[in-house]
Amino acid sequence: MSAAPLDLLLLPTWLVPVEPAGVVLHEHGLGIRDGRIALIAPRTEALKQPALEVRELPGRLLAPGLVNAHGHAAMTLFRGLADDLPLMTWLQDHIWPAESKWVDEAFIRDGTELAIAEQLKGGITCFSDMYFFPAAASELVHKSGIRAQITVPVLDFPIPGARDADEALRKGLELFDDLKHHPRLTVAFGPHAPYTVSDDKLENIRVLAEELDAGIHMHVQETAFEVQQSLEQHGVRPLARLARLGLLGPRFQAVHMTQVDDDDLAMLVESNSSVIHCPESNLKLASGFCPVERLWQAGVNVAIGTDGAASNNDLDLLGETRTAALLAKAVAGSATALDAHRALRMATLNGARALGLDEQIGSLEIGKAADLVAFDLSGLAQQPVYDPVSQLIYASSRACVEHVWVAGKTLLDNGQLTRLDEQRIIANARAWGARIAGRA
Ligand SMILES: CSC[C@H]1O[C@@H](n2cnc3c(O)ncnc32)[C@H](O)[C@@H]1O
Ligand SMILES: [Zn+2]
Repeated sequence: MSAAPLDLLLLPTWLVPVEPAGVVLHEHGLGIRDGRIALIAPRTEALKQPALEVRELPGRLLAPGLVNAHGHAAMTLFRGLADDLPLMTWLQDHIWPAESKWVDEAFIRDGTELAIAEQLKGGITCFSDMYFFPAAASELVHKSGIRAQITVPVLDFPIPGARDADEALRKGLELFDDLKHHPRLTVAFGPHAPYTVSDDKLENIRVLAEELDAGIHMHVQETAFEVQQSLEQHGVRPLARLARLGLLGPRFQAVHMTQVDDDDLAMLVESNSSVIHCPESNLKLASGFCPVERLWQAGVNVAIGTDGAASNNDLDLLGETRTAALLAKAVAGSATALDAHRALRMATLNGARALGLDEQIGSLEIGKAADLVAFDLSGLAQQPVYDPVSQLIYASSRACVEHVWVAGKTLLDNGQLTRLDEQRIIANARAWGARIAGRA
């Protein structure tokens, strides 16, 4: 019995599978059936397969969709609200007061939709969200067709949507239950940071995460001040405290890690934890520099995230990856640090691995979900093309993102969102901006 026809056959000039590492396939086709990658073959072979639709992509590079491994989606509505400030002033004097005044379910819906639209237009097919009202954010993920890890926010103090940590966890457990069979949504725990979550709550989270085999996503060692404060209050560095509480492990996602000493490195390696690097947020808040090359060479899985739009100020993962590649060289004092191919791997497969999704997404392999992005490398400023991955990382912007598919569904077609109304999203964001700025 012959196989059913492909739903879609894509014929790009370059196909970058990411796994195996460093490979660029010229003039190959990728076939999709039932939302999964069903075929990767030289163009002439691929064209022999019956397909319901064939799409020529000349001058385009087809790659796995980008994975934004850390962000606060609805903070798009606070973009530019408090710039040019150090982390704790930014957070305590500006962002937390604004959040307690403005963040409700409607804010989360409009801000998350704006974030999803911006991310899809930038080639992101999967993002991690650490923000309030996670059930409302999940609804937008469901509706838009994108893929996401939604985290359950936990802090020692009241937050929008939960009077205390117990209520946040109770609602979070309901979300785990509601979404346990969802094809594109996973839920993880999101304790904010070692300085805002006490030991008893972290212990609770460890037990629940073990029971549910769930990820734990947390800001860790974002600044030298945080490390100093932990030494004074707990007698150990934050990561050592988390290790003592049993939180580290393959499902632990340590966001930022600008401070890494030899003991921290050994703990990350031994526990097989992931680090999520957010270079532009770290630069803008002057938080410090994550030693990406040192972590990578030691065998730590390093992924990349934009952080929220209030500290970046965009959700542009391609731009973030370029910043990471350049910064890694300066930090390591070596021009060979984080080369373009490894930078792309960090933005795809490593992100998938950090979120526990590397069996499903992150590379172009038969059987994986068809989460893909086609970049247009035919522009003037990208010529000539010697190495398309180098051109993508060092000479392209997110404006070259042309098409995006998630689980085989077209979510961006010729730069146009297929399921979201861009003009309505812009109008909603403007209305929030006017309200927050006191003009409405
Ligand atoms: C439940 S976590 C959401 C919480 O985190 C705040 N936040 C955003 N960016 C950062 C950052 O870089 N470090 C620490 N905290 C951050 C956000 O405003 C929410 O209050
Ligand atoms: Zn963050």
